[in-house]
Amino acid sequence: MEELSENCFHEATYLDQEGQLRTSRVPVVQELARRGFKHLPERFIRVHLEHDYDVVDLSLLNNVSEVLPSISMAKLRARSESTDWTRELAELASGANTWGMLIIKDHGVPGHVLDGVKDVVKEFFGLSFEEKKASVGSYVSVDNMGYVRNFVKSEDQPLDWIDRVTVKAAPVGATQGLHVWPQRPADFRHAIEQYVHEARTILNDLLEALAEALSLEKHVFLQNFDPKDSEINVRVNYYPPCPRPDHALGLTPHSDASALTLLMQFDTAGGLQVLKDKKWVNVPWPPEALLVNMGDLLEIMSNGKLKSPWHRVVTQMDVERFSVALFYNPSPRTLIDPIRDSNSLKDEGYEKVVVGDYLQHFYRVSPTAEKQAINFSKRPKT
Ligand SMILES: O=C(O)CCC(=O)C(=O)O
Ligand SMILES: [Fe+2]
Repeated sequence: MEELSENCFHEATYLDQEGQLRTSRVPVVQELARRGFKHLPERFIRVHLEHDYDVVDLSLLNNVSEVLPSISMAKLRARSESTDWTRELAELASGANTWGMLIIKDHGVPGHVLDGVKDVVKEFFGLSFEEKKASVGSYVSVDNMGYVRNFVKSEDQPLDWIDRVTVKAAPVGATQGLHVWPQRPADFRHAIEQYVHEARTILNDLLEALAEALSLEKHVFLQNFDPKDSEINVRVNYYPPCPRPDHALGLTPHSDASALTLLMQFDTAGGLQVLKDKKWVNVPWPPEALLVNMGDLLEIMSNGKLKSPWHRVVTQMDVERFSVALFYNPSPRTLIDPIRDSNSLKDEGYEKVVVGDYLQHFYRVSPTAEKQAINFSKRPKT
């Protein structure tokens, strides 16, 4: 077994509990996996994993009447076929509330666009660590952009078994003059931008449909997304094979801070789990489908009628996995005014919040053991 060379680390800078600026050297997971480490380095070990909630496959449960809802984008868009449309809308409303996560079929993204993303992502992660570092810089916004570490807040925090590269794909011009798009492969930016273009249409259509599904005016959510300054961050996640899937996670449990997240995965289906009724449910993800998550910002906009799911990613021993998460947000300056429903007895008590303030708060407190960042925009209970 080889040692990890001196420079195969990411540097993570953070403020510790006392407000001191600290730097942590975080091993690059892909490099650990490449060297065939048979033991999980200590910083990745989670001792509590086996004491966590049970894990279930929906297919193994015969007493579960609900399944993860599956939406046909084609039927949702073809409003004229009214029975199908009404059925999709009903599925959308209940799914977005009870699961917060929806399978998106018939999404209409051309195969060559999806293949283009897969090709550039694989080519990027096929480069050596030094080549990757040279190909793309990093910069700090509220989230970490570039080819850098996931969030690190202390030396004791268990690390995720993941490598990732994140780019701000919209608004256009946001990254002008910054070295934040990978230069290799040369068509990385083009391939991602083609996908972002398709994704935006899907997400805008969903925002309208979600409003209609809740019997609201169809622009109530979409009106927060100015086409010129709403934001799209694209995070490419690479989960290398892991020597001890029983003691490590690919991604720590979290909800997404975004309004909506569109997910694609390739090569393998397993890994993503969503917490439902105190059980981790393996997400049954059909090969050609995309997935959409409600994010915290949409939960706030909808005053809790749509729920952001608590989810995580597990690792596998001999299998590598890629996913692309596309986070769709209003501009940071947008003031979110949660819907008020005078007929509803169920008011979750969300208050107005500025998007940028929420994101700052989310990243300051994350990671948390449970879903709690969102309380930032809730009225204190009396
Ligand atoms: O890899 C996945 O399927 C999920 C990724 C995810 O939850 C995230 O990037 O926020
Ligand atoms: Fe997520």
